[in-house]
Amino acid sequence: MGDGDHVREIETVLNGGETGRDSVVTESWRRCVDSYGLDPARHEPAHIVTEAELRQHRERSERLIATARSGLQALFRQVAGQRYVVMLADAKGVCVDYFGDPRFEDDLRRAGLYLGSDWSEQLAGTCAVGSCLVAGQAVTIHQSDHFGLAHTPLSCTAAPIYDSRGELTAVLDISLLRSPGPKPSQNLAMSLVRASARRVEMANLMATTRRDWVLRFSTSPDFLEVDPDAAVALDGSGCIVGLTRGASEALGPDSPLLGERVDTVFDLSLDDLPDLMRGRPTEDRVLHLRDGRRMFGHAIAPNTPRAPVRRSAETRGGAFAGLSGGDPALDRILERAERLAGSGIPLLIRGETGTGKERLARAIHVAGPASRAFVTLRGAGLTPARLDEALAATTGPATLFLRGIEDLSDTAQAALLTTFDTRDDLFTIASTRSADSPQLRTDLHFRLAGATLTLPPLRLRRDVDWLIDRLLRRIGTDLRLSPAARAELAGRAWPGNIRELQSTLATAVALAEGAVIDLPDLVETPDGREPTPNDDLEAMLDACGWNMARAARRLGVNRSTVMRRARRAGLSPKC
Ligand SMILES: Nc1ncnc2c1ncn2[C@@H]1O[C@H](COP(=O)(O)OP(=O)(O)OP(=O)(O)O)[C@@H](O)[C@H]1O
Repeated sequence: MGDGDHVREIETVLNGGETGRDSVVTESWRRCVDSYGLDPARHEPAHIVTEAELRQHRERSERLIATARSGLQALFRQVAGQRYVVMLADAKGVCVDYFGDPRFEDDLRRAGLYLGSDWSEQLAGTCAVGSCLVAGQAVTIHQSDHFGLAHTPLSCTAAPIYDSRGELTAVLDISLLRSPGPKPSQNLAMSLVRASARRVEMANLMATTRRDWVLRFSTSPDFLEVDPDAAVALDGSGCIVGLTRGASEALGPDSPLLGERVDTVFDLSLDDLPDLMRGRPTEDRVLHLRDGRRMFGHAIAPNTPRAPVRRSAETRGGAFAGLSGGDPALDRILERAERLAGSGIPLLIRGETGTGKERLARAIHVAGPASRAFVTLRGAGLTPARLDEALAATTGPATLFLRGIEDLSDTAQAALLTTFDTRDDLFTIASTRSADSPQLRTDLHFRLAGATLTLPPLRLRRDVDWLIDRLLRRIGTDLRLSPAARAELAGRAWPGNIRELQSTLATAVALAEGAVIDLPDLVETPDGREPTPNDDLEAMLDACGWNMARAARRLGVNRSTVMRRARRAGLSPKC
């Protein structure tokens, strides 16, 4: 169809004419003109949000992205051979996760089939993501179904993802840059995308209602346990507290099921649920609906309540023991790390050299699911061959610790992306010394940085004394530090952080002549540290308990300079 024909057809529809298009398409065309004032003849390029905006969109969808990831990956594996791209868009229409063939990346980016593209109908006109968000149902927007001429080569199929409260929260889309002519060529795409959205909703319901009963059900006993049609979550009094879209469609398209008691829909009570658990043949687990229908049920008991995260440094045990001596900023980071450890969300650990990034990565690994291998790879010098070799050595699930991702070459970045597309059993933890976002390809950056943990430098920590004692114990010495030596260590700037403190102590132990380590045993390390920026000053003063002399030593300036800077910045101790 030529450009002129496309525009003329839209005019015909707007004038009330019938052209054989699906109603979901023609209604969207009308909205494009009447509500959004769009012009079909204008070649609008793809709308891509800025990197900062994309980060915000992804942060808001962090949990969903993590839950949906393996479903997206499985879908991509099914369709990658036919050159489909898989996208997850948030409720605003912005693509927050993406799987595509890196070989066609430039074309995909230009077409907007990429991370950060904004497919809301108001901006992009009739398109699968935008129209799915408005219609609340699965749609295929094939070639000239698109409103804007720029998008008419594409064929896109999208299905909505509803959260457990029944709100439309995201859209799963698979798209082709170029496709065969007839629209029915996309029927298979439609069933794949619908099935994947259903599985993502199911995984999301399971993840958000761990302390409730979940009753999954299907019209047939086949695949009931592995791929049920729908599910509801039930609280301790038998009320429905969560559901998948399939459940509202099957049980009460016209009634709000949330808050209803389960016995208003099914002929059963909470006491009957144990009979529907795994162990009985699926064909015997019949559910009778109040309206006379029959289905097959699979009940999943609540998980025991999660153990509360231990907050105090004294009581933190397990994998995270020994990482903090009560530094409040570090404790907050460790609490987050404990929560994220089993989530499967890719983690980025940021911090200056020697702040303990690898140590934290190992703790997170140990706190995660058992029987995963731990594979460390350095970003510097990583080659595709080295990556393959390291991963070939692991047969099952593994934690991949990528150390220093700021040093990854372009080829290593491409190889990692390919690996992530083919292996969904890798949990990644990456580390970087760079204070800003490391300069990586955007798609890789988002694959690696699902959540970021930033370790404080030693000069800003308030538990330096604790760390000194811990390191001395690890060196295995009975020597003690003189008060002067301790004060000197507590006051240094430590550009090499814990690693430098460790080696200073080891040298001091070797040099000490008596039972006490004193000032002459503490060798000076060259201070290659950048001057501390002013905004660090308050944190530094807090870390030094507002002892001006100590802060001055850590900053490498004299005491009066610290006092002057603090006065100029209006800083005073918090009581
Ligand atoms: N809590 C701790 N207790 C004792 N030793 C520690 C602690 N944290 C880190 N270390 C030691 O400090 C050194 C540096 O730690 P690590 O290698 O984890 O730092 P890093 O931030 O990954 O460093 P880099 O960025 O230079 O690779 C190691 O020898 C480690 O054993």
